[in-house]
Amino acid sequence: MEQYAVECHGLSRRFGNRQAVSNLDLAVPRGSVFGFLGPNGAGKTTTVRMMVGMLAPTSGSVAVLGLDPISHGAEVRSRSGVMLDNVGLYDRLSAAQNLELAARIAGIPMHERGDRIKELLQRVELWDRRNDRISGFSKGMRQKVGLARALMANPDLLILDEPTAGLDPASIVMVRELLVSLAQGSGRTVFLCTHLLGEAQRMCDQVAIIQSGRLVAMGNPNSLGQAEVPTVRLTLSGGDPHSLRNLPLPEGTRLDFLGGREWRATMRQVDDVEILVSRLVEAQIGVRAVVPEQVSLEEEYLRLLGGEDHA
Ligand SMILES: Nc1ncnc2c1ncn2[C@@H]1O[C@H](COP(=O)(O)OP(=O)(O)OP(=O)(O)O)[C@@H](O)[C@H]1O
Repeated sequence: MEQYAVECHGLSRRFGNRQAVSNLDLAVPRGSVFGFLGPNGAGKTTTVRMMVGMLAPTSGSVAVLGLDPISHGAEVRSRSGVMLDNVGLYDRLSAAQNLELAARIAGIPMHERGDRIKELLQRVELWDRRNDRISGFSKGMRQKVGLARALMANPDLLILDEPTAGLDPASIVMVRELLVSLAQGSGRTVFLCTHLLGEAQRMCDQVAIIQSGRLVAMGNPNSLGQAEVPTVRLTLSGGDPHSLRNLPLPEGTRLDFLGGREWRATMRQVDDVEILVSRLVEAQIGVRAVVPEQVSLEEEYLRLLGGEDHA
């Protein structure tokens, strides 16, 4: 069995003069929750469309569950559950009828369909609305039915575009827990595009950030860039802590005053921490504590993208 659920090598797609995806290398481990992040127009949907065989690459390759999605489109689609931004449900049918249709397409035997539909609608907390038409559903409720439909065939890979868009906070928690539990221990992979960086940090094992079609970073969301951008929280004692700003600090050091005697220093490289501390000592500013700080995914994302996009 292949190690990666999705593997892209030099994947590129051009529309006229516009390079939507450029030389993208991605490796999405099986059994992981993988977040695909990037500002509007970064190339996320174009990549997903190539993953599901809706669009051919201009150059490079993509393998999904070890298969080429263009030449093995039917198999890729039968083993993947997909929910794109336009959820694509039939408005005039009820939630249960939409799922009945999906069950039929997925080849689920007739005698198993009722139980499967019930299980899925209960999971997304819409069982009591099963007979209502989708036309009367809110955006969040549609998202939930779309998610239930994507899960219908018990897919090896779930590809979801903004699965929590439009959901209320309690439903976001429900969907997050559902997705994490789906991946845990099952070998099933969840690939999700999202703008919600806090959500990505909570639920993803790995994230990739793209900008203008290019991969900017890939790794664990809790440690992405951590080694490259040391951030420390300083607790100072004695001297005038505000004279810190007048010291000859290593180039590129950013200081944020946090109140009291607390400062946050963000530096370009790990060695700069030592230089910072020795400058403080030379200036006779007491240093009570230097504690490495975790950089949030949002901070790292904004640093990498130069503050271009705010989630
Ligand atoms: N069918 C198309 N024809 C022409 N240009 C396209 C087409 N599809 C996408 N593009 C362009 O490719 C670029 C990437 O678009 P894409 O939809 O992949 O971005 P995205 O990361 O999914 O954005 P968003 O977060 O806003 O959904 C954009 O500049 C877009 O205008």
